[in-house]
Amino acid sequence: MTAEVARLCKKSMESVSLGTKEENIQHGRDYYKFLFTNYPELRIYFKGVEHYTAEDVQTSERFEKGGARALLAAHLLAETFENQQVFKAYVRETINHHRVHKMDPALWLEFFTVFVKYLETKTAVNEETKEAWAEMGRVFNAEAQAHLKNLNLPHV
Ligand code: HEM
Repeated sequence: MTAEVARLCKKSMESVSLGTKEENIQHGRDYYKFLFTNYPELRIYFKGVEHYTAEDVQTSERFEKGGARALLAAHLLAETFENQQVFKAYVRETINHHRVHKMDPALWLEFFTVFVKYLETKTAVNEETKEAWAEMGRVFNAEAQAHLKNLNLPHV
């Protein structure tokens, strides 16, 4: 089960490969362009650039770097899922990094729907693969909410 979820998620991540070529960097920019266009309500968390349009994201160095980091993070989720100890530690680390952004805790689960929709702009994502990402999201979210609770922070 865990291995199958990892396999499907990793396979779908092949459409957004990492690297130094222009096409790799564009995948990262495209993630934030997708987010800012389709989920404008999430822009409030990006301080100083809340008003950015997709065109602004395209030419922004902040989002060029941020996009690469965000995609690397998504790859790491898929790559570590088979080792639950590492995966869950990485979830907690991600929560720690985001603490400063004071995000609505419901977003941790929602992220996985958003991310699959982004992937669908790059490749065909079948139902089985969508379910794999949903399952990863449930494991991520359970660990995230437990960690937020431990930190006495808002959780759902
Ligand atoms: C809807 C859910 C999420 C929101 C609203 C969100 C929001 C943010 C914000 C506001 C930043 C700072 C970027 C900047 O101001 O330029 C950021 C950075 C980052 N996010 Fe997220 N994030 C979400 C989910 C995730 C998830 C699930 C991961 C991991 C898989 C992740 C990984 C990162 C990384 C690696 C960075 C850059 C470095 C860092 O601050 O750790 N994010 N995110």
